[in-house]
Amino acid sequence: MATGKSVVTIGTFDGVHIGHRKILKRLIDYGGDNELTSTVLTFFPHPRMVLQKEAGIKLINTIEERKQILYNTGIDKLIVHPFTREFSRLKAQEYIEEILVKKLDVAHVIIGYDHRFGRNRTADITDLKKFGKQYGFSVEEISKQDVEEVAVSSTKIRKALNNGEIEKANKYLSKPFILTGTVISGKGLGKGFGYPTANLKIEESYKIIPANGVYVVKTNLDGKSLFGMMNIGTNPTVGGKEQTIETYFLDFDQDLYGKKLQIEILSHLRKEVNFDSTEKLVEAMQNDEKIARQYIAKLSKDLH
Ligand SMILES: Nc1ncnc2c1ncn2[C@@H]1O[C@H](COP(=O)(O)OP(=O)(O)OP(=O)(O)O)[C@@H](O)[C@H]1O
Ligand SMILES: Cc1cc2nc3c(=O)[nH]c(=O)nc-3n(C[C@H](O)[C@H](O)[C@H](O)CO)c2cc1C
Repeated sequence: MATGKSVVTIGTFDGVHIGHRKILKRLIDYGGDNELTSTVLTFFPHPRMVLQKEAGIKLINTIEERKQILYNTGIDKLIVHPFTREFSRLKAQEYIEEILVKKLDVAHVIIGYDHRFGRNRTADITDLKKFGKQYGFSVEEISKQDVEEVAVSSTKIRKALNNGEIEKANKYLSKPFILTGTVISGKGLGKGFGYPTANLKIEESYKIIPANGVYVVKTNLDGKSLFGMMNIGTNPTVGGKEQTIETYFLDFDQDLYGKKLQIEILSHLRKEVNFDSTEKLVEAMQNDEKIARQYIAKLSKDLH
């Protein structure tokens, strides 16, 4: 890396899926070849969180997760620009001049064919190219064909998660979907069933929670991998009402209260059921454990 000048791509990058990754690789390669700082310009909150609050859009990643995942791709620099009503009213030219030119000293922009920007999203890639001539940067377009070839979108991933289709979401993401939160205390019933569960509290109300159900999960605690089975649901069998996210970690026996965990969701086991007795619930959990262990054994076998 890299002089003061930059190669920039712009977008929400929610999920950082395989389509995004292709663009990010191109960005990093171009930066390396041309001694430019590879820079991602992203916005937060999501425009629809600001302009269509009532729609209640949910995101695949919290902003902290997005930062973490984007930096892990190997980009040099990330700018999270606040998306406010005021910002949404900025004229296209003001936006280009203030951010791309003055703030980022842009030499090259890599952008999808359908990218729109400026007040009411009136400017398009033709306008961007015109501004490029004026301010001295080049524009590289990712064609419709290149975008469609990948056949992935954040919307498709959100739908998969809402349907509990975690394997499908993970395939699109090329990495497991994650939940990040803090372990809080629950009703204190788990230990009695032989399955103590760590209850995860997620601060960000805009984060997508996958469909209620039982999942195989993995986390990292003090440098060690821990596998577990997670139930997302209302625990109807024990008369629960609120949705909880709780995980029994296999072969583990430590206090987790107050710990911050990032949990990868690997596989869907079954839907949450309203059993007519707690005995049946415990039997089902024992069966979940059996299947989860088989899944995990196969994972480590495939690795070796
Ligand atoms: N294998 C394990 N998996 C998850 N948590 C464990 C495990 N072993 C010990 N713990 C600890 O036990 C706590 C959970 O205990 P328990 O489920 O009885 O009570 P709780 O927090 O009130 O939750 P619940 O709502 O599930 O009843 C966890 O938060 C963690 O600190
Ligand atoms: C692997 C697993 C599967 C679970 N499945 C169900 C379920 O199908 N129905 C339900 O009411 N609760 C389910 N629970 C939640 C259970 O009711 C809860 O852990 C205890 O009541 C302790 O709070 C599940 C919990 C775990 C860890």
